[in-house]
Amino acid sequence: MDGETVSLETIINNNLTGRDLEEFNRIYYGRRDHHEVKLKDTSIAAAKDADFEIAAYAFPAKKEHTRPPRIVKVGVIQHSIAAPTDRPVNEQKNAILTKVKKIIDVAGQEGVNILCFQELWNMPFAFCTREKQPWCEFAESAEEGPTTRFLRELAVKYAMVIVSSILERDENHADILWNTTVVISDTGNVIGKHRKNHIPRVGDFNESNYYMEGNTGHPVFATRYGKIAVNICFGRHHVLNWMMFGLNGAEIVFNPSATVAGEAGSEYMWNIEARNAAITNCYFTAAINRVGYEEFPNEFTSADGKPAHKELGLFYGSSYFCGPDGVRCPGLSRTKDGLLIGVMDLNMNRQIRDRRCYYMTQRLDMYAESLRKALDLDYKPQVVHETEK
Ligand SMILES: NC(=O)NCCC(=O)O
Repeated sequence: MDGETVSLETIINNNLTGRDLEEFNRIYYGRRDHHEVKLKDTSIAAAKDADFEIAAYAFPAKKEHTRPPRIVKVGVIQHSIAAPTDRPVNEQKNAILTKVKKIIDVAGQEGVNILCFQELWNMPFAFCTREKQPWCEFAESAEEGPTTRFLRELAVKYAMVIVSSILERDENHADILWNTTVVISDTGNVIGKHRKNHIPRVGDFNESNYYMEGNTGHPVFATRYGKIAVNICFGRHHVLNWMMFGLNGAEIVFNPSATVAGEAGSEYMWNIEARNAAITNCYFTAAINRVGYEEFPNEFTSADGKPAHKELGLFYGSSYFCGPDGVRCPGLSRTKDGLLIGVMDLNMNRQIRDRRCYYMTQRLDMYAESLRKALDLDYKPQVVHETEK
């Protein structure tokens, strides 16, 4: 990936200094400095050794009289695939698990409480090809599959909740596939799973050839460290999807994604959507995207008259956290594997709700009524025309 822009932050830091940089940070990120958290020397050394980026930032809340702080260490991992896509399925999957295990170990040693991966982290994002073989063979049981079993052990070892997005094969329902995120408790049990609600039909994102829209609603998982939810990739364009997780009490919403720099993936929206969701719903968000180019054995077309090609484009990483106050941290690189840690005081959610009153001023009754009307077959949009005098 020589020649690719490393990150927005690199551009800023290479070009701004002193007061200009502080002012940029204040206006763009929401605070003058990034509240960097010191990492262990061993973590920095391990990251260098395994060639991944590591960074940590704090999101403190105000001290309260009646509640102690609720500090949670949240980690997200972004990464590229680890073997060529023409290798046998299990070889590709194991190569990813082996590579990512080194990052999970560092997260564990840093005391991360909740760890989330990118969308379908244990496989290439092969849905652009529209081929069923061998890609459907990456699917596994959410509860008992090899990836979940691998993670259950690590969850117990590090007392860590793990949020793992996989291609699910539902053996109890005629073997059908789903885009599913599994939430594994620090006890090693599967707390539950959520299936992707919004399936893209844009550019090379041909996922609708493989699985349907999810049937699990908007679950919030009550973990030992806080209430969490998962808005899977394309769901980040759907504000009501974000809203429902908030109404169900989520304190942190993860957005595991696989998205590229071109028109279909819309990199310029990336920095806005999970951030806006954090602001309007007064919860923490974590946006996680894969990195690298993934070349497939056979050419495919995008049905746009352009030449057939073998890759989707650059998965641009840039994973980041945003707090309910709208303050975000710098993103990870666009091109490199990475571990991002956020030290979050979950008390901030209620503090921001009290201050900004977005929930109190919400007009759910009005919207429910309007939505009900909009669904009627004989719906007339509420458009007011000028009348002739
Ligand atoms: N994986 C996925 O849903 N990608 C869709 C493209 C995007 O909107 O980011």
